[in-house]
Amino acid sequence: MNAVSIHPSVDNGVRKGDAGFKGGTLQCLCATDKVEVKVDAQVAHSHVCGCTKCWKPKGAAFAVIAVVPRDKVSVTAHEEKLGIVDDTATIQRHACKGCGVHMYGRIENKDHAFHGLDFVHTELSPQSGWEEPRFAAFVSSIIEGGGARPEQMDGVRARLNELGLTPYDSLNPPLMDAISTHLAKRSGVLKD
Ligand SMILES: N[C@@H](CCC(=O)N[C@@H](CSCO)C(=O)NCC(=O)O)C(=O)O
Ligand SMILES: [Zn+2]
Ligand SMILES: [Zn+2]
Repeated sequence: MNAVSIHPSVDNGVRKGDAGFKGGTLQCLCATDKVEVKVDAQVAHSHVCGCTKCWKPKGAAFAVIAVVPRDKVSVTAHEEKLGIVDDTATIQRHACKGCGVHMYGRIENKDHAFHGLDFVHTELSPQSGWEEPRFAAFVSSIIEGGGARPEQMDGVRARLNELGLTPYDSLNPPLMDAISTHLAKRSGVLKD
C-alpha cells in the first residue's frame, strides 16, 4: 500500500512563513492565459484540509488553505475563465474552467461566522513567505474523498502530529468556537 502524501508542500517538513510578508499573487495552472488573483495581505488560519470540496494538487490527500479579508482579494487577469464550482455550497469556490484550480472561495452569506473572509490556496503563488499551515482539518474526510483507506488513518494522523499539524475531524477549536459563538449570538443563547 503506497504511503499517503499529505501535500507536496509539507511532505518533507513544514516551512515557516515570514511574519512581515505582505501578500502576493496567485496563478492558475494553465500553460497560457493564466487566471491571476492579487492578495494584498498575509493570510491567517492556514491549514491542511481533507474535506472533499477543497482543491488539492494531484496525488495529495489534503489541500493547503487559508483565509484573508475579501477586500484584499482581486482578480487581475483572465476573470472570464472563472466559474463557481457549486453555488449551493457555503464557500463559493471560483475555479479556473481551464485547469480546474480554485482561485478563491467566498462566503456570500452575510450571516456566516466567516463572512468577509476569502479562502485561498497559497501554493499557487510564486512568492514565498505566506503563513505556513498550522493544523489539519477534516482529516476523516480523506476516506470520503478517496485519498486514504480506513486502515491508513492511524498512520496519517501520526504523520500529521509529527509535522506539527494537529489533526481534527472538523476545524480546529478556535475556529469551531468562533462558529458556535456566532450561532449562539444569533439564537440569543449568548448575550453581548
Ligand atoms: N465531510 C464534509 C465536510 C466538508 C466541510 O464542512 N468543509 C469545511 C471546511 S473547508 C476549508 O477548511 C467547510 O466549511 N465547508 C463549507 C463549504 O465547503 O462550502 C466533506 O468532506 O465534504
Ligand atoms: Zn487555469
Ligand atoms: Zn476544505
